[in-house]
Amino acid sequence: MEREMEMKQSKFKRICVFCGSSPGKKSSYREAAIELGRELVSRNIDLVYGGGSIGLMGLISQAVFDGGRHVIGVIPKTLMPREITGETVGEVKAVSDMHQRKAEMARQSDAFIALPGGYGTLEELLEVITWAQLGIHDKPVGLLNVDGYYNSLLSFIDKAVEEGFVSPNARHILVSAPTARDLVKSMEEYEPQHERVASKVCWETEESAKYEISR
Ligand SMILES: C/C(=C\CNc1ncnc2c1ncn2[C@@H]1O[C@H](COP(=O)(O)O)[C@@H](O)[C@H]1O)CO
Repeated sequence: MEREMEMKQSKFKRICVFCGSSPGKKSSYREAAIELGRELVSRNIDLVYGGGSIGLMGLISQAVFDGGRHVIGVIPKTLMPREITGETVGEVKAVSDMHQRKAEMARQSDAFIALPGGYGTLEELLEVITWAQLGIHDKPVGLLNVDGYYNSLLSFIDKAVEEGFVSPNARHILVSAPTARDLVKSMEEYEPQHERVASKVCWETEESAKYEISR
């Protein structure tokens, strides 16, 4: 019953998930990707992701696709060959480059979640946090801190606050939790607390996304 209430009340139609193109060494990372996929399905939320079937990207996209929800993979044309990204499930949106990919993923989504990953995942996560801080969007940003994978990143952000490089209000942009269910619940309750220093939305249309990103 409580579960049904949560499903009806979900305010997200589509969530963008950033995650490793590798599976990681621990089975808990792979399990978390599948669990997050199933959590989205149970809440009737569609997936936006980087396309392809490799690593955690493949596991979450397959879980959401198998659960009957829509999956949108946004892939730069250069990464489209199967030998690079594997077989993509669901809808594929081809874009011209990595910058357009991020703008398109952001434009398509109501919120963002990062699973464990490497440089690519970190870069995507930090960019949407930065955009939130600047007021380019006010969509929730969540970190699925599986087995404490992101503890050192969270400590670093706390240090950046202590040292005066991140405002305490901007610290609240990033919502983190150890399980998919708790994370999505916290993101549902998220209210922006930071001051917005800009008000431009850079992905209103595909044309404006191209324009803003290419400037
Ligand atoms: C390593 C190369 C290609 C691997 N294939 C990828 N296909 C699609 N998207 C990718 C790929 N590698 C990285 N990405 C993007 O970065 C994020 C994950 O990067 P990480 O470094 O593994 O964390 C992921 O969200 C994708 O957007 C080229 O030879």
